[in-house]
Amino acid sequence: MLQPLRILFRPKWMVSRSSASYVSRMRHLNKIKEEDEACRAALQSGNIFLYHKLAPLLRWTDSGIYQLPALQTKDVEEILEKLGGDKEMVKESILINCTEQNEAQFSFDVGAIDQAAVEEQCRGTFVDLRKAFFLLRGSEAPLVARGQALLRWHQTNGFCSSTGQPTQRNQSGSQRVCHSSGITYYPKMSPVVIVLVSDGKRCLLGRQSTFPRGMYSALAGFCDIGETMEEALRREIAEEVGLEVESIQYSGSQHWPFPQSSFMVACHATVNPDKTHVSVDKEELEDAQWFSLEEVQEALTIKVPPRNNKGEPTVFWVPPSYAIANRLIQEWANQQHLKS
Ligand SMILES: NC(=O)C1=CN([C@@H]2O[C@H](COP(=O)(O)OP(=O)(O)OC[C@H]3O[C@@H](n4cnc5c(N)ncnc54)[C@H](O)[C@@H]3O)[C@@H](O)[C@H]2O)C=CC1
Ligand SMILES: [Mg+2]
Repeated sequence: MLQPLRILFRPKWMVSRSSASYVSRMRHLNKIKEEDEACRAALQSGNIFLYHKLAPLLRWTDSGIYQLPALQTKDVEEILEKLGGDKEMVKESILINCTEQNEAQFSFDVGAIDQAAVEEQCRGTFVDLRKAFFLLRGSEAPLVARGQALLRWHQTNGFCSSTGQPTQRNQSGSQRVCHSSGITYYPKMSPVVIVLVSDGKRCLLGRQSTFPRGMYSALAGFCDIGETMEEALRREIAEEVGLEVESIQYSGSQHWPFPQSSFMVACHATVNPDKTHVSVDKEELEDAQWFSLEEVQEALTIKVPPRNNKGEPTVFWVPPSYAIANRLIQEWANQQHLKS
């Protein structure tokens, strides 16, 4: 039988923010998301994060870390004019969030404007998102991913899939409408379950042939339409490794921008310790193996795996801390530690 879901941890945001300021911020954000006039006003005093062909602009700071530079709207207008663009383009910025001080945050792709010239003007570098996600700290990594996900969605949803007519966005970019069919389109995410299976002593990790050498992760799969999360999880484990899950515990969730927006729901699951024979579906996975606590603890200490002369990692390692798979593995190791 499946166990009822149980929250295993209290995320920081649940305890650290005062509810009054959080409520007012969320209401402010919702207003500028829904009301075009309010959003235009917010853009005038807001912060803009720049992208070039969906690669975010990062800046190396004096304190020796990469940062996501927040530009003022008038600065972006100036840069656009200076580099031969139209300053009105800034109105295409997309709302992504707002700061603790209620300043709206937007993402904007400079498009055809020369990359090197923008980099020089902004004293930064456009970096591929996979790299940027790794280089940024704290809340900047999910923020930059969200900004890119929204820009990508707008770039690929310019036409109605029913009529073929152009769709029009609202000012914040929270939706697009086809005025011919009346269909409203909203940014889309694909729900994915990611699960760390345990037999009580070991945990099961797998790898796809596209993963970097030596890296094993928790098993994951897209939910099918009409499935519950629990059904998707049980099906994926049965399909990919031929095991039947006995219990499930919810752990947390994450927006994952690669290759496109997925909504990752992370869980722990157990199997009967007498039924642990793994039969890998080679279409889906290159390999899946049971790992001991000692092996997992060792892998968790590896920040950058050692590499051979072809640049390939030479040891067993697990996804980095920004991936929710890492948190599942860390949580499992902590629990095993408490048991022993
Ligand atoms: N954040 C994290 O820690 C981790 C994230 N992931 C992510 O989880 C996702 C799913 O994992 P997989 O094992 O690849 O899934 P999967 O086991 O469902 O296999 C992928 C296949 O599912 C099909 N599919 C069904 N719906 C799809 C959709 N909406 N989008 C794309 N393909 C769809 C496609 O045929 C695709 O080849 C991947 O995008 C991966 O990047 C995976 C491991 C760790
Ligand atoms: Mg999978």
